[in-house]
Formats: sequence, C-alpha cells, structure tokens
Amino acid sequence: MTDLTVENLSVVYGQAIAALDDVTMTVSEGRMTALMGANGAGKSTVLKAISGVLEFERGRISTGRVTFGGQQLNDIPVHRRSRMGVAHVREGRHILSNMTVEENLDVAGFAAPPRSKAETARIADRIYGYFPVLGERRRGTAGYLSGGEQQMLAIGRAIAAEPRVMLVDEASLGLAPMIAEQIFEILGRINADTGLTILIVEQNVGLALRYAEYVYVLENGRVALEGTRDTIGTREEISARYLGGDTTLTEMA
Ligand SMILES: Nc1ncnc2c1ncn2[C@@H]1O[C@H](COP(=O)(O)OP(=O)(O)OP(=O)(O)O)[C@@H](O)[C@H]1O
Repeated sequence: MTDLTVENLSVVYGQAIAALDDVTMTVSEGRMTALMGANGAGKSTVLKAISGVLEFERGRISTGRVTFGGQQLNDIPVHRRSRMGVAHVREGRHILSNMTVEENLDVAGFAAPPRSKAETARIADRIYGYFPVLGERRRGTAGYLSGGEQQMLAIGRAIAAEPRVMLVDEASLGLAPMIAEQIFEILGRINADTGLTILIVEQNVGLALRYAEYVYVLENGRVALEGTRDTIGTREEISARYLGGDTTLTEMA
C-alpha cells in the first residue's frame, strides 16, 4: 500500500515556536482525507512537513517521521519528493500570473519525469476535462482568471505533475460557496475516477464532511479528534468544540 503516514511528528519553527506536538495520522491510499482545526492549529504545517517546504520557512521536524509507501521522507529534498509523486497545492494559489493557463500547466509538468509532447497534451486535456473553464481560457493570462479559476489552475498544476498523493491547502478560502462546492465536487470526482490519494486542509466543516471519508481535527498542534465521516460527529458539534462555534465556517449555500 502507498499510504502516507505521519508518526509522532513534532515541528518547531525557528528556535522555539512549537507548531506540532506528537501528531500521528494515516492518509490511506486512494482515499480523500481531511484535516481541520482553528486558525493556527497546525494544519498547514502538517502539509509542509509532508511536501518538505517546511525547510524554506526555518521549520524543522524535531521528532517523528513522515513516510510514503514505507519510505521515510524526512531528509529527502522537496524536488525529489515531488518526483516521488507528492504534490502540494499551497494556500494562496501559487500560479505564474504572467503566463498563460497552458504555460502554467506545461511548467508544472516539469516536476514529473520527462514526457513526450503528445503525453503533455493528453494530460492537459484531462485537466481541461475536469476544469472546462481552464480549457476555454488556455491561451489567456493566468493572472486575469477569477479567484475560483486560479484555484482550479493551482490544482490543475498539481495534477500536471501526475502525483500519487495531492495535498490541498484551504481550497475554499475566499471563494463563493457555490464555487468552493464546485471545486470540491471536482476533487471528489478526480479521487473517484483515478484513485488519487488526496489530503485536504479545510476549515469549512460542511465541505470536509461531505467529501472526505476520514477526518482529523487538530487543536493547538495535537490531534484532538479523528474518525470516519459517519462517526466523527456533526458539523455543528465539531464547529462548536474545535472552531470556536464560528458558523460562517460551516455554512454552505
Ligand atoms: N513560517 C513560520 N514561522 C514561525 N511560525 C510559524 C510559521 N508558520 C506557522 N507558524 C506558527 O505555527 C503554528 C501553526 O501554524 P499553521 O499555519 O500550521 O496553522 P494552520 O492551522 O494552518 O492555521 P491557518 O488556518 O491560520 O492557516 C502557528 O502558531 C503559527 O503562528
């Protein structure tokens, strides 16, 4: 099994800021798993420790390990992790604003092993199949896309690298509920069609519980709750207990 595991992971930024404390999680192959929690709970740090970008932020794993398919990732540099199939859609939609949609996908494909022109076109077509609006605007400048379209492109760029596991950080942030729902519906479809393992960080409890099969909730850098979608509790309970009862985070159109 190509499971992704985080075992007894503690992470520190700089000399002293403890962001994660003994976190253990399993992201099972082929599943969509969600990681929830209030602001500052440590959600993004988990994703950064998995993809390796932690090192760019003066963060380090103080104890514990990250493994993918049984192989320890801790000391493997970011570019090699992405070659191994770990894709990270970071918060804030990292796209190349001055390039076209098509160029964004081409450049992202360089993270994968070299491929032919025909293969590149086939993968782009698959991405346009999931996100038709990107296909319609393939020659348009990425920076002029709407927020939702830019989020779609950020996800498309991850898929262009043909990952084995995709980490998606707060895909719904700042988007209209309908657009966020649409993006999650597509993520669910990609997961179902291709069996791609997906780990989402999400503050919108309603969305996370609708699309993820298994859910972890972080509180102050520790796993406070975990369970399957059906057993973990209602979105009202999770919101009240772990997100300060902020219903704006759980409301859906
Ligand atoms: N680059 C950094 N340098 C120093 N401290 C950091 C850094 N990144 C995060 N932290 C701290 O680590 C803790 C966890 O942050 P993290 O971003 O992982 O939380 P989060 O749950 O993703 O929050 P949010 O929902 O606000 O994005 C917080 O206390 C945060 O201030």
